[in-house]
Amino acid sequence: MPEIAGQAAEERAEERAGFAPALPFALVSSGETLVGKGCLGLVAEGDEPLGARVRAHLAASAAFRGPAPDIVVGALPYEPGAPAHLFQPAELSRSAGRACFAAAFPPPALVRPPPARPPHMCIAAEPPLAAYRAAVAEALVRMQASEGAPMGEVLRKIVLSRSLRLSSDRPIDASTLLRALARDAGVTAFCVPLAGAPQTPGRALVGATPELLVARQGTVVTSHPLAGSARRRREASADRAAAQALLASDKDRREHGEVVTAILDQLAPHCVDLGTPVGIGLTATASMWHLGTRITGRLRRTELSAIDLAVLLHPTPAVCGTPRALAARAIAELEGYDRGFYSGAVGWCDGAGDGTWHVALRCAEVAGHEARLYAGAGIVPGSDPVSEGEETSAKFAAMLQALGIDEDGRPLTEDGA
Ligand SMILES: C=C(O[C@H]1C=CC=C(C(=O)O)[C@@H]1O)C(=O)O
Repeated sequence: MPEIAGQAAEERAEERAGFAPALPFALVSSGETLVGKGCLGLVAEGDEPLGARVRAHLAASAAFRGPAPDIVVGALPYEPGAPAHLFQPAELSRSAGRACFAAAFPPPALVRPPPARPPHMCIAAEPPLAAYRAAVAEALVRMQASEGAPMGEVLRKIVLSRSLRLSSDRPIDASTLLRALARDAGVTAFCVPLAGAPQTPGRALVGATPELLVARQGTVVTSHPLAGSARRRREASADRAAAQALLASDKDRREHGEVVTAILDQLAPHCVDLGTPVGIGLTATASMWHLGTRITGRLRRTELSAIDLAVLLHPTPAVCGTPRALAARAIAELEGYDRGFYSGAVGWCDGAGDGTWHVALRCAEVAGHEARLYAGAGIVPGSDPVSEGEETSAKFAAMLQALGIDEDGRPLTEDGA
């Protein structure tokens, strides 16, 4: 599978030049669905801030192209300096609820007959679970060692991820995955067609995120950070108990507090009426409980677009840690791989500066017969390496279920076991 970082500039330029999305861009949620087809042009790479390049792209398009969707869609990478993948779709549809989703992604029975046998898939954990646990243990050692350091140098949180590399004897269909993921009313399912080598058409980032990085509508700014997690249980009373234990957990509240404080601090210079009207609460997906806090404010200056805000906030301590620079360094050393677009952001920004950016979680990069899945967990003093490993397994469940396999690549039975 093509890697994003480390990729030669010429190779990337060639892939970008040939970018002709085989799939629509889609953000699907019970609140709103947005589907963008085709591509009128990619937002240029360059040294200018991303928000300025987006504005320049849309202004030039309005001047030279005439009527065209006044919007860019795409993905921001985890690594703040790495190239973003943003493009202007040729056609755009939006609907309240999921109405425009079914039209863009018709059920497979209408497209082709179902396969006679399920595909055969192999999975390799990268890093292996034992190595992930060791990395968590090392993160805890580093946090403890920093305890006596001056304020600002004490490591309070590091988010560590791991990945599963999957190969199938059939091409992996991103549309099928998206349809399966979109059944969960607690997530925003997404599909971002990516540029790729000609031999891997259909390369895409596909996922189901529960976390809103930032939305801007007029002057109103909203964010809904999540951190602190528990696996959902099949049996109702056990599930309720898991949620209540999460809400009461000091470790998870600290993990969560880091994210809320960081976002409030970043937004404070730019907003009035900034606050957390409801306070900390529970958010549910089909497979996970999370601690979540809705943050709202009103912009002081309307020049700040949704993409400016996303760049300002990213990476939050939901995907990186605190202090940001120290956590980012620890992640680079302890994870040892490039996250690509995982834990970056997916979304859109229009010519008025409005837009929505979701944290790119519970996702996989799919290309041809291969997919790479990612999941991470926030580590704070008091975290346990085995539990954090289990948490990442729980977070893989949504994507693995959509693929129809378990973490060892075995086909799931009818009841999803
Ligand atoms: C980094 C991930 O989740 C983040 C978002 C919600 C809860 C998290 C947690 O409890 O650790 C993570 O901060 C992921 O799903 O890969």
